[in-house]
Amino acid sequence: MSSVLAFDGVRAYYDDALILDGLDLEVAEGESFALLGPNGVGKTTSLNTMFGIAHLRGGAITIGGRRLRGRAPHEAAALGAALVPQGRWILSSLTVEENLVVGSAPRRKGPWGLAAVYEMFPDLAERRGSLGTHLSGGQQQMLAIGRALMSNPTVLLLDEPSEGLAPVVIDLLGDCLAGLKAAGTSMLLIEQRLDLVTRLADRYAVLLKGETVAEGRIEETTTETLRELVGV
Ligand SMILES: Nc1ncnc2c1ncn2[C@@H]1O[C@H](COP(=O)(O)OP(=O)(O)OP(=O)(O)O)[C@@H](O)[C@H]1O
Repeated sequence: MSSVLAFDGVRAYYDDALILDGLDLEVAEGESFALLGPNGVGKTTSLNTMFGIAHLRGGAITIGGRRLRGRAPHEAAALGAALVPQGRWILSSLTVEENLVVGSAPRRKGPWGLAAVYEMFPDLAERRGSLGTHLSGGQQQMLAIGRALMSNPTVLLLDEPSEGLAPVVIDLLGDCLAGLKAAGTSMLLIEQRLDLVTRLADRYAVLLKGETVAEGRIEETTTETLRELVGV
């Protein structure tokens, strides 16, 4: 199966601070891949490097088989990566529907559009005219996911999607992401909730000080083993 996202010996910096020191990872088409690790090891930086926020100064990143130059934020989006960022970044002066339309900017063809997103998230359909910031935390997370899907991404990048959500809402989020996975969506998932990881991911890698120190298949591990590897 072809890879939708590959990091090959990636070295990335913020100014002079080296954060990723030879990171390798590969997400196959249709695969859900979890990037795990304690706070501050560089998980978000791997995404920031794709969008030019951290600086790629060694190795290579390819998205959908095409190499990223890593200088401009829109380049990764144009190649097919869609980000569901930590903290959700809902645009506060826009309605739900306007936030969704913003996500369609890369204009790739595919199954996702307003109708499909509203069918998947009926709460968003009901609130399409409300300001995005008037939604609950769970609804805002669904909006962030819906906005990313609007670009018909090759790979969906999810940064701590469960953060700040109540357990019952996390269960709903898990259902929604499991539905996307069943539909064949390729995902890179950064997530602290290891129960969600074991439910959703096919493979995992554990990051420590900017490089992977363990990796494997989720079906061959347990939540307890993952907890030990991540050290939480
Ligand atoms: N924009 C930035 N400018 C400079 N340094 C940063 C920036 N963002 C993160 N860092 C630093 O880079 C290192 C890696 O941070 P990163 O956010 O990638 O970690 P993480 O593994 O995602 O952890 P967390 O779960 O806390 O988000 C940390 O030392 C952090 O302080």
